[in-house]
Amino acid sequence: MEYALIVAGGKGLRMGTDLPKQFLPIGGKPVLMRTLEAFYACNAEIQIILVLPHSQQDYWRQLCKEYCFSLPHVIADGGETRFHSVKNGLALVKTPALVGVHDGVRPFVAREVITRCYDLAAEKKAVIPVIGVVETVRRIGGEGSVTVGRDDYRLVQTPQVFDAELLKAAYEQPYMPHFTDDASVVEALGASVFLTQGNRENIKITTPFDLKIATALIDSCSI
Ligand SMILES: Nc1ccn([C@@H]2O[C@H](COP(=O)(O)OP(=O)(O)OP(=O)(O)O)[C@@H](O)[C@H]2O)c(=O)n1
Ligand SMILES: C[C@](O)(CO)[C@H](O)COP(=O)(O)O
Repeated sequence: MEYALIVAGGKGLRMGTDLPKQFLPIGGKPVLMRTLEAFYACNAEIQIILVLPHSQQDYWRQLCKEYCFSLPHVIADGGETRFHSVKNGLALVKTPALVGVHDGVRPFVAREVITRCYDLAAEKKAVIPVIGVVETVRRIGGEGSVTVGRDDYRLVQTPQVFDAELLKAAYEQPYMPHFTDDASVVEALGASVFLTQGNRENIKITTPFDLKIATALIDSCSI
């Protein structure tokens, strides 16, 4: 059994729009619908769990009617942080299974990345997509700053795919502020995480600038 746990329980403060960013239309369709479609296109049997703030769930159902969006999915309540949102969604996961946790605001994840992450997770139990850093990186310290070797760093994307029992055990740990993704939660349990190549288009739509990039990506490719 494969699950996609799509988290869209955040506040979108950096986007700053009245309409939560996951509902903003790009190319005439809400971001979140594009994200769910990306997973369904890879596996029509996948079990999709969508995490949304309770206050936005009626609006989402209304949008689904408006756009005749009928991909099967169940809805869980968003939490105070991404960690708490993932934990709420995980409560609906039955084991044994693989669970891919994916940001609702990353609609441009490539099909081959999704497929590869799930395929590798069947063997490695914990797999995350990453991309290289293409600019020079500096570490800021008390006494100034210093260039660091960019080849030593990677930018982390989603979906982050795990053996469901491992992920559930990891999310039983108390919340820590450095849990900014699922890999950091699993690693805190002592497990290793396997890295695989992500795709550069797989941006997290976070700011108004990202929305411009997203619109350009829709216009320029067939994702
Ligand atoms: N309590 C939270 C916080 C975040 N997320 C989700 O985690 C993903 C990555 O978070 P980010 O893009 O940073 O979204 P927000 O937390 O909404 O943004 P901001 O920090 O600007 O408010 C998003 O799909 C977001 O909805 C979530 O499900 N529950
Ligand atoms: C999970 C994530 O998308 C990996 O890059 C990212 O850490 C989420 O960012 P946030 O701003 O902390 O929600």
